[in-house]
Amino acid sequence: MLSMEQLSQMLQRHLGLTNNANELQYSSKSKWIIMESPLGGRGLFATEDISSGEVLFVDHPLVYGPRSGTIIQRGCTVCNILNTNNLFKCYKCSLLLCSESCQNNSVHYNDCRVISGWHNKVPIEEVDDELLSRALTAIRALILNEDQKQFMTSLQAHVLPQHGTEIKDLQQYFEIPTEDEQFMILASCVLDANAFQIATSYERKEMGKRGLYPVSSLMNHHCVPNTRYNYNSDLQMIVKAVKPIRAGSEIFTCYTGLLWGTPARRIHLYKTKHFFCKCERCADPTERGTLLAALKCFSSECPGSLLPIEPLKSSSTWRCLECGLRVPCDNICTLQSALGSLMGSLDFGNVEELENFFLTRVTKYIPKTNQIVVDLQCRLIWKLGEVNGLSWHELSESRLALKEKLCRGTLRTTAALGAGDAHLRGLLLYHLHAALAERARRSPDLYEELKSEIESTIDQAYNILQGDISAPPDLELRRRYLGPGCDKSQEERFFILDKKKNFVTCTQ
Ligand SMILES: C[S@@+](CC[C@H](N)C(=O)[O-])C[C@H]1O[C@@H](n2cnc3c(N)ncnc32)[C@H](O)[C@@H]1O
Repeated sequence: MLSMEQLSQMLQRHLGLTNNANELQYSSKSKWIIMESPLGGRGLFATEDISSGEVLFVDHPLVYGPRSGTIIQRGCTVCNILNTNNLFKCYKCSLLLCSESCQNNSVHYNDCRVISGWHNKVPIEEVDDELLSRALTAIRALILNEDQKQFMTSLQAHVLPQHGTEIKDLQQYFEIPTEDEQFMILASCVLDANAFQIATSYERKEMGKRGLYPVSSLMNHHCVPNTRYNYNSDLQMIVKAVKPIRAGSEIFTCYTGLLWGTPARRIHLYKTKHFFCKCERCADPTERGTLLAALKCFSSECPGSLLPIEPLKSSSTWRCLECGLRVPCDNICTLQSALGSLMGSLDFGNVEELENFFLTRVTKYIPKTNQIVVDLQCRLIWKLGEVNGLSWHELSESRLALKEKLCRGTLRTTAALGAGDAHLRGLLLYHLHAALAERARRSPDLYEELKSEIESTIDQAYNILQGDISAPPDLELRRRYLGPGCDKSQEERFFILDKKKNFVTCTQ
């Protein structure tokens, strides 16, 4: 196990902040330091006052590859493209590839060298390619040098039977040297505890990737984090403050969805990261007044909402805020799992089905504040104006008004949580801007009235999302034409909305 000081040096070298192996001092560039966290284990702490939007650090992956979950979409193990027609198995190792150029790529050369070096117990073409994809990130850890392996294994790992199963399952296909197998199982435990899902380009369909970002992996979780992160096209992870961070404060990220209610966040954290969060948001039954976990009161005459009395206890009784009715935890769990199944039966690709479910069915059972409704709200926001058949020009007035209303409501929820300039806020502002701009395009007389909000929403969205590979491709163009300080005429400004598609194509 590395000491805190050795780990710090490794991290500094990993980031390229110091080349000198004997350099004990932090480079003056670091805005963070590793210390013991009051939450247990290590954490990152700010060494100076940080302002909102400031970059804390830029990390790059020690190792990356496909995600290990059992629900994996088949894709090329080099470029990650999902392409069911062109995919083929490498004749030496059985990894999935999409083209000759991916087969000749050095990434595949290294992967293939490791796997084809193992003696196969079945003909190679019979090896389960999905299992190989799921195990590939841990397999790639075998290629690291000794220093990097030591670095990797000094990160947190929860060595439990549910982690590393994808490596254990490889045994039916290969004879793997015990030392390699043990290392890969440990690597898998380290990845499960620390890896981040890597975002992909907007609208590009790719196999999900994860990466081990060593500095980022030292950030502990908070349900209202003080940072956000994004990725650039070089797989670098850029971590920025979403609100001012005082020197000496812990730097947090969020391991769950920001808009999930407390029971959902706590179960997820316990199952995947093996701890129960006890932050102020988790301890507050109303979650800062957002009521994200609330259910409708079981009394048919009462319009009130049920919430857990002691949210830090999973067995807590729930109580109605209005009439005081108490409901045992078991009844709540039954309702929650029924709601889960109902959601599981929805076709999220079908906007009409989503809209119908959102507008008429779901709020019969749960309050409008519940995370399920908020999740549906977001899904509708991302689609209205953006998908075929519901593009801006085809969108009815009522759907345009719905999009604007949903953006405003969800922005209010994120603000109530105190989420600062979170990535989600950037996306919501972008979509609100787009809805307002479309309204002004349809009724030019309204432009003067809407102008300042159109300008400020796109400007704020741009400041949050710029440089992010998953940002909408027309973000910068919209800011140039519809943001503050644009000297173009109103007609020209809206030309970008009329010709949006052509503009995006010719500026790419
Ligand atoms: C990515 S690591 C974070 C760094 C870790 N604390 C360390 O010492 O290396 C994730 C693990 O840290 C711990 N952790 C993170 N956030 C926590 C929190 N809010 N409360 C308790 N433990 C937490 C959990 O053990 C979790 O699985």
